[in-house]
Amino acid sequence: MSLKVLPGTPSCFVCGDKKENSRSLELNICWDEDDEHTSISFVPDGSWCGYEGIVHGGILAAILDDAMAWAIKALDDRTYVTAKMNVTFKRPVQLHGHYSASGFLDRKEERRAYTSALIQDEDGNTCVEAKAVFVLTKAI
Ligand SMILES: CCCCCCCCCCCC(=O)SCCNC(=O)CCNC(=O)[C@H](O)C(C)(C)COP(=O)(O)OP(=O)(O)OC[C@H]1O[C@@H](n2cnc3c(N)ncnc32)[C@H](O)[C@@H]1OP(=O)(O)O
Repeated sequence: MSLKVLPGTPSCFVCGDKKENSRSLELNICWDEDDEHTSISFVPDGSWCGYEGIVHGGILAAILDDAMAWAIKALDDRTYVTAKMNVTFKRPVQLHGHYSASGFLDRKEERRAYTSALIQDEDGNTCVEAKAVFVLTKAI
């Protein structure tokens, strides 16, 4: 497995840095060059939770959104935005656990990019799954 760290976007809530965005989760987005998917490792702290000890689903959706956006970006340098995302929460993601998110570009059709993503715990159990449609912007 050959992993390279992607540059991130300094202002991003997920992959930015706290100098540009004080609320950023500051996660590194890695790209697996062999299997062509993103990989984001994380250990949630208490500020990520909704119910005590359980990570907020909106935070998990944001991580999956980035995992998929960067999977597109790694293969196509143009700008795509999330148009539709479907998220399935299968197991709770726990405070202080060790997790990994992976994002995949499944296919492209005209301006649309179809993607998928998942979050797994350190035993390989799938906790969250997502599917999304991104659309190539006319201009940003
Ligand atoms: C620096 C590096 C950082 C790179 C990494 C960045 C990391 C950050 C990741 C964050 C990603 C986000 O959260 S982005 C932020 C959240 N998303 C947004 O704000 C997007 C808001 N929505 C929009 O701006 C717009 O609705 C668009 C652009 C999605 C579509 O508008 P449009 O450009 O007028 O296009 P339109 O003609 O309507 O549609 C074009 C084609 O897409 C299809 N399409 C449109 N919407 C949908 C939809 N919801 N689901 C399915 N398909 C759709 C249409 O059927 C059509 O297909 P056909 O007729 O061509 O077949």
